[in-house]
Amino acid sequence: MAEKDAPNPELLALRVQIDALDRELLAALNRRATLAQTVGEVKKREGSVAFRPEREAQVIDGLKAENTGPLMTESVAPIWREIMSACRALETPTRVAYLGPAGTFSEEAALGFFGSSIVRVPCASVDEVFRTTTAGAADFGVVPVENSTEGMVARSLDQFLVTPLFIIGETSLFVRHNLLRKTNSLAGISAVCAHPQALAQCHMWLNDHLPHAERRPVASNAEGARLASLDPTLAAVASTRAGSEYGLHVVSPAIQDDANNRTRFAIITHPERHPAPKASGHDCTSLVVTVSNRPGALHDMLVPLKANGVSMTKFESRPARSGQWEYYFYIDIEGHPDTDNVRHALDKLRKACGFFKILGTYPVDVH
Ligand SMILES: O=C(O)C(=O)C[C@]1(C(=O)O)C=C[C@@H](O)C=C1
Repeated sequence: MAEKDAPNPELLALRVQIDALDRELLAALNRRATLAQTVGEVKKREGSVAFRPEREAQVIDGLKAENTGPLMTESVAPIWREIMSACRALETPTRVAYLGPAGTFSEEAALGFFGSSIVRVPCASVDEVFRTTTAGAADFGVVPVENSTEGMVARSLDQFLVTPLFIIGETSLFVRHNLLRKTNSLAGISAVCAHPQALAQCHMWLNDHLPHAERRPVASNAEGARLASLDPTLAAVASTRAGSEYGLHVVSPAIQDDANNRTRFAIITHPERHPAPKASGHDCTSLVVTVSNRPGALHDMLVPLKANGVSMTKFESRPARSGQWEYYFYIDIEGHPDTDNVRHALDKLRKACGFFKILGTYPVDVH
């Protein structure tokens, strides 16, 4: 309150310094933006694309390594993502498709990865994100691929088998679900509307607190929030952002069964419109393969990785739906095929597998 009555001279003097620094920062950011515009012109002349995920990852990694504080190192990535997003927008608009409407975790993931200077293309389903990106109505798509509680997002992974799209980046989010409603009470809820994954991630809480309410799967959590805003007997499971978007109360916060619930999203694009990212120095390669149904086939498939010193960070299987007990194996390995050991391992692996598709090589998520 002291500030209102008589401004503290020490505070005023400090704010004068902050104002001066902000002006210096603004001038420096404009110099950076001018350089990015020139980079954009050079790229246009040579017919290459504006977005370079490997370069953005290197910029952020480099600054994090140099940060001496007191700015927290976790603050570096979000600040520079926004700066590079604004600079990129001066080169060309970035159209990004994701599962909408406004307020979904997919939208949060899209903004977290590309920054907010993008053209948002919200889609009604994950399939539509794939279709929109394949058709070229969006330059990139953001799709959930894995959740720490529920495992693989089968719907997304299946699409990689039937579309030409490939992965150029990844980002992950802490997913905190909240019970949202028009009134601030748990009484008289007839149904809880949310995406099936969110209902599954809150299964135990719903059993304990709303055992008699119907669980109604809808296309997205934000769509559930929209429905709950129209009918006071409905509740939604969604983010606080979706809650504010639709004017709902947070009746119970953080109701997900796993406190560390995380979702990993893939950033996808079309190979005819975007090249694969070059090596950033800290990369991941995702692939999907099948092996023949004979003893030792799985072991033989893994030998080239070990022999070339390549680490595997994910190995998951999914039925191939051929009726033959065949499986697709989704594998993530560390490294980029530009490096000899990864290239040799992949060449050998390709020969050992019936079906072999590289889903993408991209910089590991930096945050
Ligand atoms: O270095 C480039 O290629 C740029 O276009 C500049 C810049 C940046 O702002 O730093 C912007 C967009 C790219 O995705 C990468 C980096």
